Amino acid sequence: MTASVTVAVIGGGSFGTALASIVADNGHPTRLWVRNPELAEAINREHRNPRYMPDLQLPETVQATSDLEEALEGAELVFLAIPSKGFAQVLEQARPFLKPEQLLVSTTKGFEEKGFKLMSQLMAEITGFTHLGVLSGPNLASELAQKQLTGTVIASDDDLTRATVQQVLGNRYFRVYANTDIYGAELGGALKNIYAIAAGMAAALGMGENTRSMLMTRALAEMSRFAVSLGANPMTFLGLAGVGDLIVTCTSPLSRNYRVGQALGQGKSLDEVVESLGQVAEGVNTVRLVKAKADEMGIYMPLVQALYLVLFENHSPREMAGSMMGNEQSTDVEFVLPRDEVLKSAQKITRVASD
Ligand SMILES: NC(=O)C1=CN([C@@H]2O[C@H](COP(=O)(O)OP(=O)(O)OC[C@H]3O[C@@H](n4cnc5c(N)ncnc54)[C@H](OP(=O)(O)O)[C@@H]3O)[C@@H](O)[C@H]2O)C=CC1
Ligand SMILES: O=C(CO)COP(=O)(O)O
Repeated sequence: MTASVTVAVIGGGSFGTALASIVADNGHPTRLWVRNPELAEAINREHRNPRYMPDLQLPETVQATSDLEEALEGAELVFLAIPSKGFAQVLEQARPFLKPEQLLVSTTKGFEEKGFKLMSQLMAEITGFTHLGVLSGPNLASELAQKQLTGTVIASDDDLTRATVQQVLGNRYFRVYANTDIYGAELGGALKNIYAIAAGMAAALGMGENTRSMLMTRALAEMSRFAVSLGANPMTFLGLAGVGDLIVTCTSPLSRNYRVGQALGQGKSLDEVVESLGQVAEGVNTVRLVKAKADEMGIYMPLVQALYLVLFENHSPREMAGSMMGNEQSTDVEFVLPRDEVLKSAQKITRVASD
């Protein structure tokens, strides 16, 4: 592979547009696929994306197109930045134009409903290719667009994919760290959206920094419990794709998921909030899918359960927060002292006290 890498970004929403801007800024020929031909024309004419990122001036080397074949022809590296609900459909459409030597990297932070799959699993199933990866980290699109310093993770078990993405994206404002745990990085990015909604809600209810801190830490415990139950390695959650992304989305109103939580906390209805956002907030669907999976597998996820009741069964956020404070007081770090052992010893103490 030469120093200049031809890149296709499939999906010109907020993140795809910000990513295309970085790639082109680094001197690589960049195609940006959007499904709407008028938007593609506007991007090429104005060198900005008037629908999703009107304030970001794009390098002129970003070529937008609504033709998937044209976008993918000769691309060595392909980023897929489509929300999880449309991911499989777009990948199926792209499949006839993809070649096994191309590197495919998902930036999507969500699950496919059918079969509860992650995007890397869909990429493997639909293409059968080997150069697959996921990009995940504290990467709010609007901050990337302003070239605010940050880092991300390229997770892949393929050496070529990791090295190429580090070379193509890394620069003076964007650091790209490598990880071989694709599944862990992807789970971190998808799960943190749930807790960003809870954090936005807590802020709207006037809760303080102690509350936010407890929420984020218990979120990490809950995410880890879920990951372990699915056979994943929770250590990846200690990196940028886990705790890094959890912190930014649980603290910044620039996060759409956080803003959904804020609006719900202010008493707006879910339909109203989603409608007015005009962009994807993956966490809403993720709460529903993860709750169903946790129920099926018997995984204790009190934050997910409470959020599900608020989002889909009209429970009041304040009452849910109050009732959660009455849950059993369990173990802090479950990998040090497993939850079951804490509960068993608590039961023993209760028995001794009542004897
Ligand atoms: N924005 C961010 O800060 C970050 C986002 N991500 C993740 O990236 C993914 C994309 O998010 P983002 O760009 O922000 O989303 P946006 O809502 O900003 O944009 C969504 C884009 O996907 C397109 N799209 C949606 N559904 C389909 C479909 N069925 N077929 C074809 N195109 C479709 C939209 O096209 P149209 O306009 O025609 O509907 C639009 O271009 C999400 O999983 C998100 O979690 C990851 C890191 C940061
Ligand atoms: O994943 C993100 C930042 O890393 C973007 O978060 P939102 O989708 O909540 O805006």
